[in-house]
Amino acid sequence: MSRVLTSLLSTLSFGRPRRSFSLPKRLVPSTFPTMVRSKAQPEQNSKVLVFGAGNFGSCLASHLGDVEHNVYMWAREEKLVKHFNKHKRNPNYLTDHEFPSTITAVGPDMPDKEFIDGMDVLLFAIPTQFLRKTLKFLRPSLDTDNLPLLIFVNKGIEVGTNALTLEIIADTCGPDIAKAATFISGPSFAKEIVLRQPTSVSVASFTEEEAVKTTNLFHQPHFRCYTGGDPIGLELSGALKNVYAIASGMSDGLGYQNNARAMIITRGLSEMTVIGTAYGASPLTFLGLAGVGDLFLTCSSSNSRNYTVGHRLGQGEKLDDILRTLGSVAEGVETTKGVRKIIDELGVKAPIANAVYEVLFNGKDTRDAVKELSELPPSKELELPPTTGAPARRLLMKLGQTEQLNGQTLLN
Ligand SMILES: NC(=O)c1ccc[n+]([C@@H]2O[C@H](COP(=O)([O-])OP(=O)(O)OC[C@H]3O[C@@H](n4cnc5c(N)ncnc54)[C@H](O)[C@@H]3O)[C@@H](O)[C@H]2O)c1
Ligand SMILES: O=P(O)(O)OC[C@H](O)CO
Repeated sequence: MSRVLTSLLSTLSFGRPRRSFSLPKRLVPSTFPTMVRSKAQPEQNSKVLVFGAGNFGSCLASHLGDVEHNVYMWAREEKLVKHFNKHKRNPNYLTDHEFPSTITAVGPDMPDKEFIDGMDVLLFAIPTQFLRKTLKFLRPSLDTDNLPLLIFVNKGIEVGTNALTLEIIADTCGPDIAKAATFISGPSFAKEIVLRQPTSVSVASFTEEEAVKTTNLFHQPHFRCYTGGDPIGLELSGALKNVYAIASGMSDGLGYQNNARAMIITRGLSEMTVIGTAYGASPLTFLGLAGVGDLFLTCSSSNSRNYTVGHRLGQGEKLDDILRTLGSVAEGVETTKGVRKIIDELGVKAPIANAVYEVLFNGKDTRDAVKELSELPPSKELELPPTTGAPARRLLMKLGQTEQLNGQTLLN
């Protein structure tokens, strides 16, 4: 799309973004007085380093560069770095978009400690499966007395460990840094955000002050942020919705129509809520932007890579061929492995997620998977399991949050 059309669209919707958008200070609590805090209130002219120059990393770099933060975007590809700095365009992703001049691409070497020390914000927009390696490398450069605001936007579960990002951060950087980390999730296609189309996301952290800082950094009339305190539920929402987006795409690809898609969205929400509750998250989190909001978006749009994987499977393509030609990550594929393990460990019923696993990794025919699902006996529409919360309990122990283990509800 041309630059002229892009700016016309943005004027039609919300005009120029505001340079800073602070929330009232009374929203800033001091929940955990001994916890690590990031160093600054990153409202104006912050130095932001974005890891990942794919669709979402570039899009968020553009969003922040638009309001004149000094944005650095790390890419693994030397060619991309050179091309970006010369033309202010990403040659591989969002190729029609002209980026603000406030963004500089860096890489392919990882930034050194001196560079990291100078940053107010580190924003991680790389797929979940590569996060552990990146954080391990970065850990020696992170100083808890001079900590940048840490923001994570990936939506997945790590293969092998079944870990959420919170746990990956705790393993690699320690519990204090994990508790200060912030997570953004919600219905947010990169290609719409760069057009300044109205978008809303959830922002969660165990340290509310950090979530509020993240909200202040990102919030714009066209990009509304809603703050919450259940990062585990938010992360599970983002990871799980990708699995149901694959199921929805599969159903559409097989030729089933609107009733079937609505069934998958609604039964998917029910499964997500059951899994999340048994895991130890708040069931209410799944009713938010990161849950039903993103589920609805990705289950009903061919702009979703996860939906596209499902759709192509439904039309008879092989998974390997789809992944080889997709050109971008569909987190739901690898995440389905972790989801299957979590479902088994929790002993909950999640037949749609199980069917997606069987099609992706056990060679089950998509039509057979649908037939088996449709032949299941009737059941109650929603039966929430008791909040045993074993996985969340283990994670909270790792974070040293033992004071939260005595309550009936682990997370709020
Ligand atoms: N695209 C969206 O609209 C969107 C929206 C919200 C969240 N997300 C999430 O953001 C994350 C990134 O998605 P994306 O859309 O930018 O994906 P993408 O496929 O467009 O880009 C992936 C990026 O990760 C980098 N990468 C690949 N392998 C790597 C490795 N081994 N180490 C470090 N970096 C590596 C790639 O170079 C690229 O910059 C995913 O978890 C996705 O679910 C995406
Ligand atoms: O393209 P998908 O399926 O990875 O979806 C992108 C985002 O998660 C939408 O919120």
